[in-house]
Amino acid sequence: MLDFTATYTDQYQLSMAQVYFENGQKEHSAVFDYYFRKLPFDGGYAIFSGLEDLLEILEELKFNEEDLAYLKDQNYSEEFLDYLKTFKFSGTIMAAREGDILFPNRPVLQVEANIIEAQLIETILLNLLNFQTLIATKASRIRLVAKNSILLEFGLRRAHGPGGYYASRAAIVGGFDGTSNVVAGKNFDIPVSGTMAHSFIQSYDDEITAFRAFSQSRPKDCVLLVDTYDTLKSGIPNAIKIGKEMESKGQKLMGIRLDSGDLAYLAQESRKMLDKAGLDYVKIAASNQLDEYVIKSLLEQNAPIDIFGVGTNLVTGEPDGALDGVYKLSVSNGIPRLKISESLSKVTIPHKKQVYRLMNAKGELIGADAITMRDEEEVSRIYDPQEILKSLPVKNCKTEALLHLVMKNGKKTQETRSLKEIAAYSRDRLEGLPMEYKRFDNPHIYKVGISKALKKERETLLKKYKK
Ligand SMILES: Nc1ncnc2c1ncn2[C@@H]1O[C@H](COP(=O)(O)OP(=O)(O)OP(=O)(O)O)[C@@H](O)[C@H]1O
Ligand SMILES: O=P(O)(O)OC[C@H]1O[C@H](OP(=O)(O)OP(=O)(O)O)[C@H](O)[C@@H]1O
Ligand SMILES: O=C(O)c1cccnc1
Repeated sequence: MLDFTATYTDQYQLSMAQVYFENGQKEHSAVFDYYFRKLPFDGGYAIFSGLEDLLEILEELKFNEEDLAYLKDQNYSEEFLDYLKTFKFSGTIMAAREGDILFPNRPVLQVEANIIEAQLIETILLNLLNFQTLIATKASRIRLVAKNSILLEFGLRRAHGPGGYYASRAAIVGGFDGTSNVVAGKNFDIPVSGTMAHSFIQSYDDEITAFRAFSQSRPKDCVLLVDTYDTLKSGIPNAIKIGKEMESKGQKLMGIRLDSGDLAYLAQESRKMLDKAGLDYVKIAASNQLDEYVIKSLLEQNAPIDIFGVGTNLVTGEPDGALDGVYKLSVSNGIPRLKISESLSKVTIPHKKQVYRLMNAKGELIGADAITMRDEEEVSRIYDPQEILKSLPVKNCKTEALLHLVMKNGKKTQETRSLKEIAAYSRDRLEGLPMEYKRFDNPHIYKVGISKALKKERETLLKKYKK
């Protein structure tokens, strides 16, 4: 875990908190919803990631002495600073399971806490969940096209600063097999692997000497980078020589890596040469600005690539800079609240809520989630929250509640799930989603509807606030 303290927030959270404090509102309760409005990558789903990190950080979140000294210089009142000395998040959180498939405009998580605590954690919550969810979603798109190929995340050097740390974790949630990022590997128990850089080859007088030195030092995980000078005339012939030398010592060359040129052509030619030399077990790895579209194209060209190393386009969430997740107040001190907007899509949904996934009698997804009041027993029809004339009967559907209690009084209520478990869960959930929601071009739009009771509540509040 990186070292976070409660100043990992925006200044306005502290200003508002001081006002609440001074006005005797520090025990006022609040409910906030976390959700996003637009799916990234013009895709049909998103993958929830970052929850375990958030919960672990919230359990420990406090202002340390340095924070308090700094805030003292920022003109916060003595009384408020005294309060911050013992600040601790003691709220309750209901959330989707990490790794689950998500859709826009439905709560992914709900925070119930006193207004100051709920407000002070907004920024860190959005910061962690928006980023990891974006990257896990990108990773899962890459996994979808890569099928059973090995996927390695290579992005730390091109990531947005230390964000690369969490990008490596999110890549695993989305279906990657490993990372080159050593600290993420150590802290999140992710398999770490890697090959070699061009500089390594360049630093020797010739390619074969570089290959030989590496193979002698790292015989168990030797993947030779073959494109520094000429892939087919030098790199592959030299790799074959090293492969044979290793065989004579009872060792096996693990692989070669292609990092430039026409990857499909070079992989095909390399495969032929390796096979002809009896090195059919040597794997072919490829890298160089890969993304889901390039990998799809390479596999359609029957490129015999076993391992894809993906960096920049994955860890920066290219071409989407961010997930637009927001944190909106839905109940204040017991009173349901609404945020009005010209556009109905931005009008919030009041009340404590639950979200249900809807399935047919066989347990297959029908392509809709229902948002209800938290304690509603049964839903017979759901209504489009934006186009109020659209509705869907769901009376006979099976339901699965999606928001679970994950934190109570500031303490996690469940054992930390390993990254492996989260990734396996995510894979299962995605498998259950029909292909039409997963295709890249014009995916089917998954429906999200509100119950009749919630619709009525929202309309009543809309009328009240419009007055
Ligand atoms: N057969 C292929 N089909 C589709 N895309 C490919 C294929 N081969 C390579 N690519 C992709 O095309 C892009 C090629 O970019 P670019 O021309 O900069 O590559 P390069 O070979 O590294 O160039 P340079 O030799 O200047 O380093 C990369 O994103 C690469 O992954
Ligand atoms: O293209 P990406 O998806 O971001 O994958 C990571 C890239 O980073 C490395 O290149 P770099 O030029 O930084 O170092 P190198 O000299 O070791 O190739 C590697 O060879 C990949 O090309
Ligand atoms: O191990 C590798 O081949 C590697 C690691 C980081 C970036 N590019 C390549």
